[in-house]
Amino acid sequence: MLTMKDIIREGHPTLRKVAKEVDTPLSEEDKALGQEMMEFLKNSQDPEMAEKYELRSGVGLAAPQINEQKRIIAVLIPAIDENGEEFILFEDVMYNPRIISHSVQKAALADGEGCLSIDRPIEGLVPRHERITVEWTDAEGNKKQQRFRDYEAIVIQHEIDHLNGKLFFDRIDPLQPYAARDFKLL
Ligand SMILES: O=CN(O)C[C@@H](CC1CCCC1)C(=O)N1NCCC[C@H]1C(=O)Nc1ccccn1
Ligand code: NI
Repeated sequence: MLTMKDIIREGHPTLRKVAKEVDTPLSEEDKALGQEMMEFLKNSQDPEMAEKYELRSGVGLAAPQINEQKRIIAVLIPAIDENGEEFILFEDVMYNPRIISHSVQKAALADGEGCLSIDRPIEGLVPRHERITVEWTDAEGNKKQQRFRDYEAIVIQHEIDHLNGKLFFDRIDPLQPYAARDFKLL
C-alpha cells in the first residue's frame, strides 16, 4: 500500500515534468496503479488508517506525486449532508483527463491550497476556473465527460496541474497574493 514515503516532495524533478498519456485500452499495470492511488486516498481519509500509517488526508493524488510520469489522477471528495452524515461527492480514477471547456469566471479556496508534495505552508489565493468540463477514460475503459464546479472543480484542476508539472503556488500572484479581485471565494 502507498504511504507518505512514496510521495515525492518539492525539489524532486518529476514534479516539474509533463506526464505522458497512458495507452488505451488500459494496461493491467496502469489499472493497478490507479487502484493503488485511490486506496491511498481512502486510507488517508480513514482516521484509524491515517493514524496507524501516519497519512496526511488527501482528496486527490496525481501519478507524478508517486514518481510515475503518467496522466492518471485519483479524486475522492467527501462531503457532509445536513444531518452531519458523511457521503462521497465524487470518486473516480481519471486516465488522460482533459479540460475541454471552462467558465470565464474564476474561483479560489478562501484558505488557499496545500499539497501533499509540499511540506511547507504557502500563503495566498490560487485562482482557478469556477466551472470546468472534463473528459477522461475511467478504469473500465469508458470515455467519460462531466461538468464540475466550485470545490470539485478546484480539486480536479489542482490534480491536472500536477500532470503538467505545475504546482499550486505557481498560480499565486506574487505581488498581491490575497487580491480577490474578480473571483469567487470558496
Ligand atoms: O495533488 C494532490 N494533493 O497534493 C493533495 C491535496 C489536494 C487538494 C489541495 C487543494 C485542492 C486539492 C490535499 O488533499 N491536501 N493538501 C494538503 C493537505 C491537505 C489536503 C486536503 O485538502 N485534505 C482534505 C481536504 C478535505 C477533506 C479531506 N482531506
Ligand atoms: Ni498536490
